[in-house]
Formats: sequence, C-alpha cells, structure tokens
Amino acid sequence: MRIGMLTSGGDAPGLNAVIRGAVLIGQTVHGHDFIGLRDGWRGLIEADTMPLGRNEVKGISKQGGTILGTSRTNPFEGRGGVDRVTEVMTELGIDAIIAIGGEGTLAAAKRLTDAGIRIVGVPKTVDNDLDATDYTFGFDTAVQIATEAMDRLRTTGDAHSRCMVAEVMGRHVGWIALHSGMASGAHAILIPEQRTSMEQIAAWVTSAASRGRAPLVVVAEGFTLDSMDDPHSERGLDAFGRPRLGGIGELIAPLIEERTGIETRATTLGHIQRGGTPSAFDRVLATRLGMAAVNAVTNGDWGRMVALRSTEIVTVPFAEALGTLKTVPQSRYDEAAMLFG
Ligand SMILES: Nc1ncnc2c1ncn2[C@@H]1O[C@H](COP(=O)(O)OP(=O)(O)OP(=O)(O)O)[C@@H](O)[C@H]1O
Ligand SMILES: O=P(O)(O)OC[C@H]1O[C@](O)(CO)[C@@H](O)[C@@H]1O
Ligand SMILES: [Mg+2]
Repeated sequence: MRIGMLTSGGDAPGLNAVIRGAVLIGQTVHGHDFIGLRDGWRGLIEADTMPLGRNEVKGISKQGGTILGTSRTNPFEGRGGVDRVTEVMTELGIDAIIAIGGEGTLAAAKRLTDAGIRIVGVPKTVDNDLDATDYTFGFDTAVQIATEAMDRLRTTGDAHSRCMVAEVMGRHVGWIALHSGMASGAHAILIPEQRTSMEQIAAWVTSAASRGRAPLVVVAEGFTLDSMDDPHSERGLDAFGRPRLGGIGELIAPLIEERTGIETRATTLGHIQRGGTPSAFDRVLATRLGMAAVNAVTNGDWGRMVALRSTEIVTVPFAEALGTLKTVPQSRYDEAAMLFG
C-alpha cells in the first residue's frame, strides 16, 4: 500500500518518532511505501508532498517539531472537500492516510472517513486532554521542561523572597500544571477545571510566606478566576478563529502583590514547553503509536485511532476519542490541594 502521512494542529515533541516508527515498520515488515504530506491537511488538498522513506526518517526520533511541517488548515475549506481529497489521493496513488493530530485533526479525519476516505489516526497533544488514550506523547516532555523551569524559579524566588507565578500551557485542562506543580512543590496550582478566588490564592501565598518560603504559584493558561467569564486572551485569534490564550500569570501577579504585600513576578513558559528533544518516555510511546498505526492501516481499521490503555496500544473509533475531554478529576485536584499554602 502507499500511505500518505500528515501532522496537523500544534506540534508536540514525539511527532518525528511516530513518523519514524511508522515508516520503519511499514517498509520492513509490511512492504508499504510512504509519501509525506506537508503542513497537515494543506499538503493533502494542495498535493504538496515530500519523499518519506528510511533515509528521510534516519535519526529523527530525538528531534522536536515535525519533519512534515504542520498547520491548522481545515480540509473542508477553500479548495478542500471530499472530492478534492479523493482526486489528490488518486493522482498520487495514495491508498490510505495516517493523520497525526489533536481533537480538531481527528474531527476532520472522522468527517473524511465517514465520507469513505481511508484514514487511521494518531492522537497528539501536549495538553494530554484526549480521553480515549491514557497519555499522549509530548505531555511527559512538557511536564519535564515546566518542572525544570519551576525549580529554577524557586531558587531565584528564594533569593529575593518573592512570590513567583509560572504560567504553563493547558487550554481546557490543567494536566501540565497539576503534574509540574506537584513535581516542583508549588504552593498553589490553578487549573481551568477549578475556578478560584483571588482571596483563596492570596491566602495560600501568605501561608507559604509565613513559613519563610518563597511562594510558587503555577497557573494553566486556560484558568479563570471566579470573577472572570472566559479565559484571559489578549493576542487575537488563531487560524481556526479561537482566542489565543496566555497572559493570565501576568494578570494575577499584581493582584497577588496588592493583596499580600509580597513582591510577585510572573513568567510565561509558552512554546518552550513544546520545543526541543522529546523525553525517552515520549519517544517510546510515539514510536509504538506509529508502529501500531501502520498495523491498523494494514488491517483496514479505517476511522480508528491508536491509543495507549495501561501499557498496551489498542485502537478506538474516532467518535470515542472526540466525545469528551480528559479533564483533571476532582479527586486529583483535591489530593494536590492538600499540599497548597
Ligand atoms: N470539526 C471539524 N471539522 C473539520 N475540520 C476541523 C474540525 N475541527 C477542527 N478542524 C480542523 O482541524 C485543524 C486542526 O485542529 P486544531 O487546530 O484544533 O489542532 P489539533 O489537531 O486539535 O491540535 P491542538 O492540540 O494543537 O489543538 C483545525 O485548525 C481545523 O482547520
Ligand atoms: O500557539 P499555538 O500553536 O496556537 O498553540 C497554543 C495551544 O496549543 C496547546 O499547547 C495544545 O493544544 C494549547 O495548550 C495552547 O493553547
Ligand atoms: Mg485542538
């Protein structure tokens, strides 16, 4: 079979390991050949391709980013649509597509599969918010990067007896904040799932400072104070028309200072969390997902994505992956909150 492969949506460390795992197992075990579709669905709609063989995937599992490029192109907009996708696949001799992306990419893949296009999905998001898989690759790396940054913020905070606010990614869910905050011993972790008042945050900060600690507050970009209607956004809209988040840390830092009298500084980690070399865990998970995606293509498991369940890689229907987001359960937040202040 000739398999077209694309990466779509925000990048995540491990994308290249998926690509390598798929190409190696696909060529050596199943005799498939591969063609790279550049910049997500755009490459499919515009028939913009690149060679994708053993040579192209040599040594790439430790590289961040994606050798295929990515975009937030909607395959149904502009020149796109089912007829155009079918036309390009016929023209390029593509029998099936492996689409690697988050819930948006998989929603587009589902619509195309429902119309008869042969697609298998690979879940991707640093936010770890896809319900059908226990973990997504990229999350472990993002948590590691964020934890290292917080360890550094704590030493400079200690030196100046300041409160440090660290903003991490997490549009809808607080997994990165919860894990990096727990790992670094944060005095408060603020996540999208839990609206919190400034009074409560100030109380945690004051409590930590009263024991001689320099307070560390970890906040996910999608967190909302109980006084806010929507997550903080000051950077316009993304290519899909959604508010770009970021800046909540800078917003709450002066409010903490005002209420506690403790000098407070904010740092936004931003895309540093998504860049650079993936952790060993993410490389292994991504490689296994890539290999499993090719097995799914070989079996004709169209409309399904590969997923991690416990230690096994399984396949689940797109619909299951798209149902609900995997939010931080109340019990996990309560457990972490016992250590706040
Ligand atoms: N329901 C949908 N139907 C068709 N296309 C969609 C749908 N939802 C999203 N898309 C398209 O898929 C693209 C990728 O989705 P999105 O930008 O949300 O990234 P993602 O794959 O979810 O990854 P990320 O984790 O970065 O959000 C969108 O920019 C949009 O063009
Ligand atoms: O800056 P970009 O590429 O639009 O991505 C930002 C978004 O991507 C994510 O990292 C993953 O979906 C979100 O946490 C964040 O809102
Ligand atoms: Mg998305």
